[in-house]
Amino acid sequence: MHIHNISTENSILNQFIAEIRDKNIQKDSMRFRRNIERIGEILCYEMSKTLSFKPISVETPLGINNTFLPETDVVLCSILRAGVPLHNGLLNYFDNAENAFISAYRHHKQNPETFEIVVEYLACPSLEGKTLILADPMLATGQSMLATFEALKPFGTPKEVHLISVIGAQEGVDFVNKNFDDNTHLWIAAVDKNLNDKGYIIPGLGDAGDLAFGEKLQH
Ligand SMILES: O=P(O)(O)OC[C@H]1O[C@H](OP(=O)(O)OP(=O)(O)O)[C@H](O)[C@@H]1O
Ligand SMILES: O=c1cc[nH]c(=O)[nH]1
Ligand SMILES: [Mg+2]
Repeated sequence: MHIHNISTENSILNQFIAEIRDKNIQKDSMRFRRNIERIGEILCYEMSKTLSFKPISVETPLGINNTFLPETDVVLCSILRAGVPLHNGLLNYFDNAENAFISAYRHHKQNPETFEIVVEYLACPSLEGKTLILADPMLATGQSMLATFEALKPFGTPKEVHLISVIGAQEGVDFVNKNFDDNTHLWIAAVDKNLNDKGYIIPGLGDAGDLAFGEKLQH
């Protein structure tokens, strides 16, 4: 796997990451969602540099400009719920992309420290020969990313696969590195060292879905 940790170089991205982590700024859920969206824009801009491009000509009012545009069809797939604001950021740049949505949630059994990933909802176009971007802001154990990717397999074989995430735990990065093909790319804005015994990233930011959309009842 090709791992691209974008925050190894200082940039304005640091400010957006600091704000989504800050427990006081998090109280403003609109700012939280907007920052996730902005981070999505930065990550997909970086990712776009690896796409294949084809030459095109643009006619201006005064002449011809020769340039290059991406030549692959892009499918954006986000993992509900927390993936929604990240999806909006990706779609702000890949405005002609097709879109897929998939749900994944942690189902806690009797023991609150053990859970399984449940995939229930899936809406997806054909992925055959296309560029698949699978997005989820949190890469904790990496199990949601793998479970959703497995669920997408009946929709065809993508030409290339890019995982996009905002904050990961080193354990989750290692897990996807081990379980995805070598030619898969991971684009991530920050990698934290630890995962606690409930599967939360430390220091991370807390529960991204709850911060974006409010607390949910366990069922
Ligand atoms: O890498 P993993 O260990 O699988 O954990 C990451 C998953 O946990 C979060 O979703 P959550 O289950 O909290 O659902 P939500 O988006 O509805 O809040 C997050 O958005 C990922 O989907
Ligand atoms: O730290 C974590 C782990 C999973 N999901 C989150 O929202 N946060
Ligand atoms: Mg989720």
